[in-house]
Amino acid sequence: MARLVVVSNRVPIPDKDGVAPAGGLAVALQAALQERGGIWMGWSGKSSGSREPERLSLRQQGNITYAVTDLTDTDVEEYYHGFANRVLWPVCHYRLDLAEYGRKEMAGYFRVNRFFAQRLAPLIEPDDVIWVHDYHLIPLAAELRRIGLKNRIGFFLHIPWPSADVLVTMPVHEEIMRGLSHYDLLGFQTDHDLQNFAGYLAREGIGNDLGDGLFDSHGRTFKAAAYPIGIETAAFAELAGKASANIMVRKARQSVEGRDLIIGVDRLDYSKGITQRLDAFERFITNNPAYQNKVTYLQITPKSRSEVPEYEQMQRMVAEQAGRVNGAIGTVDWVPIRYINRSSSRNVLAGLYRLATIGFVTPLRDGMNLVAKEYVAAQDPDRPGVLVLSRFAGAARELKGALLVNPYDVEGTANALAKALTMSIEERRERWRGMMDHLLEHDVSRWCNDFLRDLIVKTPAAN
Ligand SMILES: O=P(O)(O)OC[C@H]1O[C@H](O[C@H]2O[C@H](CO)[C@@H](O)[C@H](O)[C@H]2O)[C@H](O)[C@@H](O)[C@@H]1O
Ligand SMILES: O=c1ccn([C@@H]2O[C@H](COP(=O)(O)OP(=O)(O)O)[C@@H](O)[C@H]2O)c(=O)[nH]1
Repeated sequence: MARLVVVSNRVPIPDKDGVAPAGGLAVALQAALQERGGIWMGWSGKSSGSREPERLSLRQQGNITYAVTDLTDTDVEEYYHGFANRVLWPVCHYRLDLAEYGRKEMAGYFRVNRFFAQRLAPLIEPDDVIWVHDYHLIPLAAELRRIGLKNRIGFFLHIPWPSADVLVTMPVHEEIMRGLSHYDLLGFQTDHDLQNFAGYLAREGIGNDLGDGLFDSHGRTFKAAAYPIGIETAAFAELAGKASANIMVRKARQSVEGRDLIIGVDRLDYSKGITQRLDAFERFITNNPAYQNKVTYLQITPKSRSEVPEYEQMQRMVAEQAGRVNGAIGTVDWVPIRYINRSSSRNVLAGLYRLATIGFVTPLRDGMNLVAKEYVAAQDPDRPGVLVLSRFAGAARELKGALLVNPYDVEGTANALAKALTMSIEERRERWRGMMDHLLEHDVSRWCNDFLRDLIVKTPAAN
């Protein structure tokens, strides 16, 4: 069995006791790495100041070698805060108004990818299979090929891939697309992302759809397909079943005092539609005053990428809006919105999801949105809650039992909350059962196995 090499911007390194961070993606990839033996390489998340780090820092854990590198201050600024999170992220999430194109940042992004390739290449053996993750590392395969590597290299994009009209606004779109053609397998979250990718090749006349998932572009033939990422469904359901004993979850249950709980869980990110969601909740109460003091909306929103100016501004905007809505619709004995800026553990989240009558997941654009899937997996089969889900989350392509909403339509989203709260228990069970069966079948292990199967098996037309 070929050895596996995973490369991602962040690496879930085990702590000094060997305990790895929890989370579906980390667990699934670690399982695949343990089975085959391999390397997980990426950024340490730390800066080395002005000096370029000389070597990778290695840590062995069973069959897995974790290999991480620090980056200089300039590299972090230009590659991570700059091009990855101020160009690729907003463009792929259709926020052209927020994209900041700087030549320096673009050069920094390509430079760091070259640096990653130079550090990784000496560790690679001829039969290794390499799996690169996400938008931070699109040019990595091209850089590895430049060094002479002939290995199978796959790429999975965790975020949306935009339509050609949007992508061509990015000054280096040709370079980015050329970078993608150096992989043997491209994985997208949904069929829509795949269609957008194929649409760009056709529109710009730089590639062909050869059928059977094969494409050619820039003189290379590769496969591209949708592999919707899943969660550890069965394990998460079990965790939620036990989480009611957790002290935080017990306190939360006591404090909602029999009201219906609506829960939102998102990194503080403009793609998540949090301000529109607060508006929709306010509109729901204004339109349905009978629900005053009958519902509590809990919004858990850990800070994210705070060094990026747009994220810093978001922090202020969301906090102000939560305060404003509470002021507008709250009463002396009822605080409608509980807004929390800290991260919660998976255990506590699982218990809170199960406690909530509504999972309120309304991103303006999202690659997948694992919170939507976790909310479904956490429900009590006898009394499941209702998922109110944005049609613009990748998860909406699969979770057909959700109440799908357009998050830009405040009135429509408010109406969905009313519908969810009055839905019969029979309909709730039926909608939930369909979604849960799908999630059990399409869990994160299946996602991982499907991608690796297609990456390892050479297609007849492959290079
Ligand atoms: O590493 P950060 O900059 O702190 O950001 C956290 C992660 O956010 C993004 O998540 C995406 O992947 C999820 C799993 O496939 C998907 O459900 C979600 O829709 C995406 O937004 C990002 O893509 C990751 O690389 C970041 O680590
Ligand atoms: O306080 C928190 C908030 C979120 N999460 C987890 O972070 C992930 C968020 O993934 P999602 O795909 O929804 O969005 P992303 O943040 O990756 O864009 C989910 O597994 C959540 O359970 C967490 O562990 N604690």
